[in-house]
Amino acid sequence: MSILVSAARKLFGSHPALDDVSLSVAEGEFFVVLGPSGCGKSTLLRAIAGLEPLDEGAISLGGEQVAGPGLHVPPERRNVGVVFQSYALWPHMSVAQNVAFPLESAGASRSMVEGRVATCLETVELSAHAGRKPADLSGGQRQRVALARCLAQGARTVLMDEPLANLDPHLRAAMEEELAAFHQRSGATTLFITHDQREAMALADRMAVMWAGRVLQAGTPEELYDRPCDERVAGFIGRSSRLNVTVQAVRGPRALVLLGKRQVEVACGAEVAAGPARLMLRPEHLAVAGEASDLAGRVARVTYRGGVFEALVRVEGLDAPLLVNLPQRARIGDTLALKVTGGWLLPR
Ligand SMILES: Nc1ncnc2c1ncn2[C@@H]1O[C@H](COP(=O)(O)OP(=O)(O)OP(=O)(O)O)[C@@H](O)[C@H]1O
Repeated sequence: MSILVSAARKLFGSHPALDDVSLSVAEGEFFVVLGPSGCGKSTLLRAIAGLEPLDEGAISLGGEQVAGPGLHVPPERRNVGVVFQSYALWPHMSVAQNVAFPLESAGASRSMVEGRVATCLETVELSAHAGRKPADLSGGQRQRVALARCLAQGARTVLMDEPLANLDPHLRAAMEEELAAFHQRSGATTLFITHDQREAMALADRMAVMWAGRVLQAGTPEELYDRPCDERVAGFIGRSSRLNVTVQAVRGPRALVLLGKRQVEVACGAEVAAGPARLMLRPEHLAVAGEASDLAGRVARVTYRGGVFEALVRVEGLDAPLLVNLPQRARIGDTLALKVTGGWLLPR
């Protein structure tokens, strides 16, 4: 089911956990909400699930309004499955009983429950562990039980609140693959919450960055990475330097800017005008120049990032160091001549 959140507001005391949040998730989409701790991600998910009434605004699921002025459809009538970070499994029940529980509570027949549980455990490849207790499973397997339970409910919308946060990095990567496969098989609209930008980029069809109860920007991972709407989004997604520049001329989607002493051409949005501005340069926007360059600086730090060495280069006259990818390790203090091959002028 599609999800539509319109101008949602939720106050805890005087603190707005949701401050005019609007977003729309298309049927079948994998949508990730990314943001720092405390920005309101869980509150948004709980409001969609029906666990948190809104103060203002509205929510529709599959075109049907479930929250709005004077309206609060309870969670059990929203046909939404929720997977929490803790997985919320019953410790005294077996894997199969955990998966069966919501179906049994809804009054399904025994044969229907058995068939459904078997199919769902097969989907998450846990049939062999149906009789085990959650305590006897790995973190990843517990996660899969929680997914199977969601699937068994027949939820066409699945909400996931940092479900991979407790896993070690290796298992996390494996579970990302599983989640993507689960999403493809089930076709369920998925809203996934995380504070990990790498995870968000890996999983999302589309994503939103939240900050202090607001959505700063929503779009595909490429849109947010290539054309962040402001410095907070640029700083939160991927690696970049942000620098003071002066815009000299704007020609359609490109601008000529003065970076230190050098004039460079970079990409920009429609609202950019001549004058002072902030430029985002990602490591891939810079290269080592073959000849002398008036953009030269000293290497202050080198970090190996698997396949490339990322150097932090301080250039005189620039207000922040530049991040550059190098094929070989450089030495601290080396002088590097650089050229700019791309960049994005941050909208004001
Ligand atoms: N029941 C509550 N009572 C009072 N304040 C709350 C309550 N739930 C959340 N908050 C506050 O609302 C804000 C948003 O909380 P929320 O849990 O939605 O953030 P989050 O982005 O999910 O954070 P995290 O990533 O740390 O889980 C925080 O400042 C939090 O302290």
